[in-house]
Amino acid sequence: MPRPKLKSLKEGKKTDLKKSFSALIFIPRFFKEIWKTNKKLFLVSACCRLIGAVLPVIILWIGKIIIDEIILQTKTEVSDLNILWTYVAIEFGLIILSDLVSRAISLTDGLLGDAYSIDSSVRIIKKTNQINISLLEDAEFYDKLERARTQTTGRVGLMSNALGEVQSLISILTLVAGLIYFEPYLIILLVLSIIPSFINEIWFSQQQYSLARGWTAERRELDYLRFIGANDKTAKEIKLFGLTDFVVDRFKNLAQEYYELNKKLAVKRSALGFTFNVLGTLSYYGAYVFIIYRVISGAITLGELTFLSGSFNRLTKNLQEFFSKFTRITESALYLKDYFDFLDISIEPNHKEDMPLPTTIKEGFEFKNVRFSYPGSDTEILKGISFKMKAGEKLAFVGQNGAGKTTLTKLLLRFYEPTSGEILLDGVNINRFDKAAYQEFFGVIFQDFFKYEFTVKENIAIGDIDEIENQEKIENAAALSLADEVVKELKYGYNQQLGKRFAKGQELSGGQWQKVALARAYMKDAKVMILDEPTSALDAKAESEVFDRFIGLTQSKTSVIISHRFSTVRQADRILVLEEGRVLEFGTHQELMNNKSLYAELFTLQAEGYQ
Ligand SMILES: Nc1ncnc2c1ncn2[C@@H]1O[C@H](COP(=O)(O)OP(=O)(O)OP(=O)(O)O)[C@@H](O)[C@H]1O
Repeated sequence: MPRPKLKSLKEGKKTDLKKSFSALIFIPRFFKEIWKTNKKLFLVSACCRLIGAVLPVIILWIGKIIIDEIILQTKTEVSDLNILWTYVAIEFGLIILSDLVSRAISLTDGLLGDAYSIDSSVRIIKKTNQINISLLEDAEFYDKLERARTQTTGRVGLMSNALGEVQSLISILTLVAGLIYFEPYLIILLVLSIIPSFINEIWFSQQQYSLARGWTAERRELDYLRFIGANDKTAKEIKLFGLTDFVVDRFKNLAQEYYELNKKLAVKRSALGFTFNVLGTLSYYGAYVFIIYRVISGAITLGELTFLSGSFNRLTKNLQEFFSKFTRITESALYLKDYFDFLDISIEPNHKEDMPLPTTIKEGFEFKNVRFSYPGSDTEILKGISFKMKAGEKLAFVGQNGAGKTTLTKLLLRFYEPTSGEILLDGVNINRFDKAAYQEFFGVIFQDFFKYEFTVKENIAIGDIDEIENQEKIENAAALSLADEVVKELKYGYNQQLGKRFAKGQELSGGQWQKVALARAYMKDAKVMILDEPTSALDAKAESEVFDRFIGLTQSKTSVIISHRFSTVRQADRILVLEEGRVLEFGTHQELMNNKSLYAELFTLQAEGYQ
């Protein structure tokens, strides 16, 4: 369905003002996290900011004293310049200190920011790992994860802005105290000069955020188009199918719409910003005229004039900065909400009870009338599946694309729970075991296994990462999956970097990758092995060799193999034929051949193809 065009910002999703302010409640928790990241650095930063906050008013004050002293000296006949030079030396010292403090602030901000960025990324990775697979496949949740992950730099900026805001506030308070002390009326002019630009800032950043947020989906599409338009994985197809113009047009049309809306907003913001700044300058000169008048009438000294005009000027700038930073903070705080929402996702306890797992499987697994629909979907994928998988038995799942074979293994692995029915291990519902311990039972290679752009050694060790230094074990696993033949061809052997992303990386063919991935399954002495189309990319010779080894190695092991190749499937002890989420046939190869149903038909069809 084509996306309806957004004609104006008003039609986009808006985030109301209240929502942005309410996001500020996350700031204290945010600071707690930063505090925990590095207490010492945080304290140093806070002290520096405190000094940095009071220095401006002190420097202005010293300036006032110096001018008053100069005037005094010009009026007295016997001049004593010692005091004057002392004040100048103090001012010099303060200016140096001010520079030192501001450098210390950027240094601590940088270091603290880096440390916090590492900590929060680790938190996100760990949390993602605790979350149920079913949730990870949910689009709304995935958005949240994306925002939490990609906003790391935003959070570092927020930290610096929020700390700076506290510093500005203290600075403003000290300057205001100075103004009130000498000329309280100036405060009225100050407020008048600042209110318009404050409203301007708040309103526009609100609009900016609404635009960015309302366009999340489109921006994701833009990223995707940018990705498929310019990367090594799609380049072949894009060139061959002549897709460049198609991708470029699609990108340009979408980007142009966003650009226009953004432009409108930016132009308006600049124009109004300029007008409000003129108002600010006007009120500054109003204050200036007022102070000059007060000096001429003898109410205040020339030194006080410099102090007051300096303070007023600084205050308007500080206040403008304070408000614009404030809006930036409310904006980033909304992203902070996404981050904390993600961290706060409640993790269902990974086990319902703490039944001890059997040390050896005695009877085996039993599926009892298992029905299943994926979360958020009404389509029933498994429609009452019942079968037994005996201990030590090798089962093959067969069926057409989409029949539900992989889904069945996902339930067995407890990535999802059946909608109804149950799965038993030695007569006990698998939900009653500790989930992590239960999953340790399995050695699995998925159809869509991940090609980690690590070294070969690391890619294999992923099957049992604690054994990453056990070269012998890694080489054994490689020999069993025929990955050793792949390694022999590689320049750096087991230390060869795989993939093209990093320097000296070597890309592998589909079948070579499969052999490497298959070695992962041999890394641990799993009680149950699940191989989901492990040999689909292998040539016929390699496939039969791999499978022979698998059979040999898993003599006494309960295992499931999913394959579309009947030469592989026929070697299983029993074969479960699935059709549209139902068990169509179940038995040995011979029994199914005698059945003369779907299995026999498909087997014969494939066998004829090989003749
Ligand atoms: N995460 C998911 N959310 C919703 N539906 C899904 C999900 N994963 C798979 N499905 C649907 O479940 C059905 C069964 O998929 P499954 O992967 O189990 O099939 P399969 O028999 O392994 O197929 P193949 O031989 O193509 O690998 C398909 O219709 C698929 O569209």
